[in-house]
Amino acid sequence: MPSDRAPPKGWPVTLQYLPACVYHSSVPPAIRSFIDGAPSRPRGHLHTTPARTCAIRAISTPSHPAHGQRGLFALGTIAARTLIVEYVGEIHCDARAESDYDLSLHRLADGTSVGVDAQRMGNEARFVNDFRGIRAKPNAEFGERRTAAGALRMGVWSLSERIKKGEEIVVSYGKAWWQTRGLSDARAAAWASEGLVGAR
Ligand SMILES: C[S@@+](CC[C@H](N)C(=O)[O-])C[C@H]1O[C@@H](n2cnc3c(N)ncnc32)[C@H](O)[C@@H]1O
Repeated sequence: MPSDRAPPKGWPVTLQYLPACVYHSSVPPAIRSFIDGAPSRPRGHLHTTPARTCAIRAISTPSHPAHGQRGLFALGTIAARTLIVEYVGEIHCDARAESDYDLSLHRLADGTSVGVDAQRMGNEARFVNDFRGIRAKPNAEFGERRTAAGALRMGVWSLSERIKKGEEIVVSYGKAWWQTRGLSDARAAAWASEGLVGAR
């Protein structure tokens, strides 16, 4: 059953909030079946998401590299190796090179890429920032899993240490993510000096 949860506090009015992933028309039926999981599996929990463990906050600290944007923060202590929030968005098979909110969900043997894009619609997970310039290292990562009902879904997971209440939840987008987006020279130099991104 789709969740009827209202958008969380801090959700921008200009974006569509999704409590669960939706399929874009670019996903063929056979790929939908693969993503949804085998029909023989119980499907009752297909759309359920964990209780809220994190909140969206506007970033008002001038020294924060995403100042003026939003970030994701722990509402309470989050245990190690725990699913913090499912990464909800449009599951698609078309190209989304312009999106900063698109994650690869699966690559099929024939080369077809299935992504989950939260640029136009999604949930709080779309606000997770990259650790660079915020913390010494990530405290979370993106990871896909099959839900209890067999559906393939992306999530934000804590790493080997617990996350304390109030901490910003940050992942690594990967060096390539930043390199393809053209860092400012100042940021590239600062990050290169810390070994975070190779100098361009
Ligand atoms: C997936 S969004 C993260 C949420 C974003 N802060 C927002 O409010 O929509 C990715 C964008 O966040 C910003 N961002 C994330 N991590 C950053 C970092 N470490 N330094 C600078 N900008 C960052 C960049 O503008 C990037 O394109």
